[in-house]
Amino acid sequence: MSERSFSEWLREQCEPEWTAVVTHPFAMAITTGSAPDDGMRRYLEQDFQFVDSFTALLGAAVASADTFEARVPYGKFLGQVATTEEKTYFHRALAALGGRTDAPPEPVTAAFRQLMDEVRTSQDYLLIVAVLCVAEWCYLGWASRAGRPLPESFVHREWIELHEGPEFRAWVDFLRGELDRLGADLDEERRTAVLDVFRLAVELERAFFDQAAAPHPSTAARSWNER
Ligand SMILES: Cc1ncc(CN)c(N)n1
Repeated sequence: MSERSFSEWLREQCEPEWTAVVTHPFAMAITTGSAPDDGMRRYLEQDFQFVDSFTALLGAAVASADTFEARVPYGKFLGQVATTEEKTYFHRALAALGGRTDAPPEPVTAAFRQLMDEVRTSQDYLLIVAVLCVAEWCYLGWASRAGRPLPESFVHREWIELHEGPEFRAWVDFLRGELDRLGADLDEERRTAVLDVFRLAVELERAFFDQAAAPHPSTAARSWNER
């Protein structure tokens, strides 16, 4: 694995998929404010379903972390962002777009929820961090590509603001740091297990944006549901 950090190694193993996520046309359209209302509505309706399992996963990280120092940032993020800012954003944005908070999950959403629910119930802290890290790091990746000024529409602008800036960057650095700390002494089998989860999460992120851009299940999402 040479001198690269474990998190960097994981990310590199997932190219070109990773770059496809952080430069995805739908994400880039959010950064310029050109993602159409219909696409944003569809995307946020599905993401609201995603965020429910994601929030549960943050709770599992509090419970399964191996140090007190690690539990604290998860608890802080849960209280300050996931259950407050992000939640009110969803309600306001979906109201503005005529969307609903109870949309039936698309296949990719169901597959993502299944992955999060599996690692949550496993209580395997390293696998939990792997999924959280993909979700937050790749969102930082696309959101930090936004030019200035940010889009006028709050639906686009606030979604970008929630996923970039010094605090979000520090949160991603913390998640990467946890992977690096725990990944330092892994044997081959365990490293592969983490990579499998990391890679699946990256593939799902891509399919999630694909679904928002074109409202029918991608081939990839279909095959995950048949796993
Ligand atoms: C699908 C997905 N992935 C990641 C994030 C970032 N929290 C999100 N809101 N939605």
